[in-house]
Amino acid sequence: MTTLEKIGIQGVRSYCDERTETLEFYSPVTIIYGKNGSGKSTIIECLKVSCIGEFPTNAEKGKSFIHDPLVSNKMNVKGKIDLIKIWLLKLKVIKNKSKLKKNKYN
Ligand SMILES: Nc1ncnc2c1ncn2[C@@H]1O[C@H](COP(=O)(O)OP(=O)(O)OP(=O)(O)O)[C@@H](O)[C@H]1O
Repeated sequence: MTTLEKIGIQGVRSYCDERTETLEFYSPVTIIYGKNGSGKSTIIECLKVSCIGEFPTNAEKGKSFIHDPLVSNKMNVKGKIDLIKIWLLKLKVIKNKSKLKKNKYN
């Protein structure tokens, strides 16, 4: 059995590429709340990308999933998702790292 420890998100949708936002998960549940558009669904989508490598259906194979360079007035934006899972039975720490990249013109 694995449990989710924490996730770091940078350069994905409304999460800018200049710092990593880290979210810790708690037992038995973690409640994610916030205003509309604050990025709740993005956290869930990042978990999906990190765990099964699947982007949201409307994300053009990940292109529109990356923080829009026009929003930050940049040429390129790099995104990353770092997920730390703990495999309880074998006491093993699994780190999933997903790197994403987008430039202003694609
Ligand atoms: N590629 C992108 N670059 C920058 N910002 C983006 C990008 N794609 C979406 N956004 C912004 O991300 C926000 C949507 O994030 P998300 O859907 O995770 O929010 P939410 O908290 O789940 O909202 P709701 O409660 O309305 O479902 C919106 O503010 C949207 O403008």
